[in-house]
Amino acid sequence: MSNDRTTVAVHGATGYAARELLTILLRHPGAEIVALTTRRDDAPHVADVHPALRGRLDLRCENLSPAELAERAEVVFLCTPHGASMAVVPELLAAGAKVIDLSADYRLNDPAVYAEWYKLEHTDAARLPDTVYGLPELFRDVIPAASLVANPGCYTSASILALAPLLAGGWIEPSGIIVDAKSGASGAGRNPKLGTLFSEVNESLAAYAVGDHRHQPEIEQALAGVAGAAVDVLFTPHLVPMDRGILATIYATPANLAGTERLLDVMRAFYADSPFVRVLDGLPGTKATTGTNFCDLTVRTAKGRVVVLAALDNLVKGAAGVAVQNFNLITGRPETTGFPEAGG
Ligand SMILES: NC(=O)C1=CN([C@@H]2O[C@H](COP(=O)(O)OP(=O)(O)OC[C@H]3O[C@@H](n4cnc5c(N)ncnc54)[C@H](OP(=O)(O)O)[C@@H]3O)[C@@H](O)[C@H]2O)C=CC1
Ligand SMILES: CC(=O)N[C@@H](CCC(=O)OP(=O)(O)O)C(=O)O
Repeated sequence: MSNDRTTVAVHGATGYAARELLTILLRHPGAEIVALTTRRDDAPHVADVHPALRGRLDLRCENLSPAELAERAEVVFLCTPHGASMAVVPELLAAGAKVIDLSADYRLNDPAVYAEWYKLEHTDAARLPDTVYGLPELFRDVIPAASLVANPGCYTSASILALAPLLAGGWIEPSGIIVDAKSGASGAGRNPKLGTLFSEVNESLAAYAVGDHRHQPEIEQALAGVAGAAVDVLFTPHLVPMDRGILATIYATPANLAGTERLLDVMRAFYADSPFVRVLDGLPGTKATTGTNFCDLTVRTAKGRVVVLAALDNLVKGAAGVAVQNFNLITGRPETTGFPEAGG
């Protein structure tokens, strides 16, 4: 990148992930926010869309084409739903922009798997096999060279970070893994829907998409790469009456007789150079990660099983925070830049 500060645009700037991203970028010493988009044609000021940003960012959200975005910004963050991201990526890349996509459009390598789980034909399928999966803790060696980074999903980040050290070292069996995960309602986005109304979520706890959630193949794909073999995961998400936060409780079959202390050592060694993963002696909870880019992990052996626990903020480490880690990597900056909580 040519300047000390990299010009950035946020496409889909009126949603929750974008709000969180803008909050992080505003304190980032190497990012200059130059453009925000919405499909609305009344060009709302960002402070009217995200009141928390009042007085901190003087920009309007505009209905801009990919060509206009690429002309203004060196890096474009896509905070749009799946389907909408692949509609703009080819033009953005052709115009020379680097792209960090927060949606699921480029996470799966196989277009047939994408079509099966997203009920949508991929319109840019040729790019899928080579797109870099933006989980820096696993792929920080290849992310810096990428023009397009596919940011991971929120449940998937928690699940993959929890299981990768144990699968990589052969400490657990790659089949029969159960991920039981809970998320706050902001994980469903800002677009109003019945299931996330206050009176539906408040004082309630419910599972959804049992066995057929779209994050299941994403978790299996990433972990198969780590394990060097097919990985079989049963994933059950739950909606909890919180704004934000994910807790995943994961059950696996041990592949040997290692105890809790040995497995904790394995996890600590695996993440020794990963500033945003904290391996705890105690049990993680969402509150300790709220508003931060940390993923808190621990592991236990109990009744012949290995139990791994992971907590993170779905909007930060699960979305906007990891996007900024990726931004740092593709612009040649230290991964922690813009994250005072990690010394950056
Ligand atoms: N929320 C979370 O915890 C996480 C979200 N993600 C992913 O990040 C992305 C953004 O999520 P989130 O912020 O929660 O979603 P929101 O629903 O809160 O925001 C979506 C944004 O996309 C815009 N948008 C909606 N549909 C289209 C379309 N067809 N074309 C162009 N723009 C569109 C909306 O803008 P407008 O209506 O003003 O045009 C809005 O700015 C999604 O892909 C989501 O799956 C990933 C990990 C975690
Ligand atoms: C609570 C809730 O509804 N969460 C969302 C996951 C959010 C996310 O990471 O979505 P993408 O993979 O689409 O980016 C869901 O279950 O669909």
